[in-house]
Amino acid sequence: MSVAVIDLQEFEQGSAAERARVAAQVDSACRETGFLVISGHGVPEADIADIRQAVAMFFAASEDIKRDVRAGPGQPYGWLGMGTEALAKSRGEQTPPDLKESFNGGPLTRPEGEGDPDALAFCYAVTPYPRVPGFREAWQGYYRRMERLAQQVMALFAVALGRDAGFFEPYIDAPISALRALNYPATDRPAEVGQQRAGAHTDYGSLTILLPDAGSRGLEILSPSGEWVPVDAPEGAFVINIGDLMELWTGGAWRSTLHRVVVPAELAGRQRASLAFFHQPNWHAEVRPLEGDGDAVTSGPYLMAKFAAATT
Ligand SMILES: O=C(O)CCC(=O)C(=O)O
Ligand SMILES: [Fe+2]
Repeated sequence: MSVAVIDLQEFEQGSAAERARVAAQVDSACRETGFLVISGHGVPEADIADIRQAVAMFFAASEDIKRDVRAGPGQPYGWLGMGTEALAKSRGEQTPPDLKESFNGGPLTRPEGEGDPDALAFCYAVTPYPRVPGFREAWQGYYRRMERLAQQVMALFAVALGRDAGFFEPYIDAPISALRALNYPATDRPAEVGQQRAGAHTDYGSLTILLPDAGSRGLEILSPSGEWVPVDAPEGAFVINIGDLMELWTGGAWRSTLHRVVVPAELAGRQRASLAFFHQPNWHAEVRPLEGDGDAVTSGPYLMAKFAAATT
């Protein structure tokens, strides 16, 4: 399925008419599929090459190097090995674990005065960086780029929703986003019944910025007509999807779409690698529908509960 391609540069530098056109494109993509592709994003190719290389070196490293940075029980950052997560469980579905390993990192700074014990123990936990030359620099450089890009896309979302570009700022000025490097190794063993590379789930936060390796296949979304359809990731562009909190903000008008990563026999022998940046509003942000009534969800505790459900 081809999802709408949005040119961020056109939105940021275009005439009023061009801005309005891009915003309308975003609005319809978010209503229909909840997925879009962003070009004109300005993220330098060198930064992308650096993190891809660092992450590939980590996943190819010895068990020792990985175990050094293993995430402790209930902890979100560091290495989560094979068998530790089943994304479908975040929705209450019992499935075998996803066929993947990941390295995960959190915010690079902590807001002064943050005293919430869950926030400190969970999303502001220290990210343990592996003993891989250049890893930390590449990771943090890419994280900063993604944080900035997510802010730009949130401004575009605000305009697409008929608000001022700065509308979301108070909710996302101390974001608790996570960067995850995902490695789905090639295998010659058949998957168990109900087992995927990533089980069907929705993302939890405001938006996700995906960068699958060139040629990686297997990502599927549930189309409005109820069929699973593959999503292609064009070279040089990011795939963006909205998460549960953005759906909530729009009172359900925009869709936090169910998606998964499948591993049919013809793909099993091919590794998939992907970088996923999960933009998440401030720990304390209270998200409720912009119009009408509706209960509020607090960003941090919501994320923590979803993570816990998927990793136990
Ligand atoms: O492998 C990917 O590109 C996406 C995985 C995914 O949807 C997720 O981890 O939330
Ligand atoms: Fe996802």
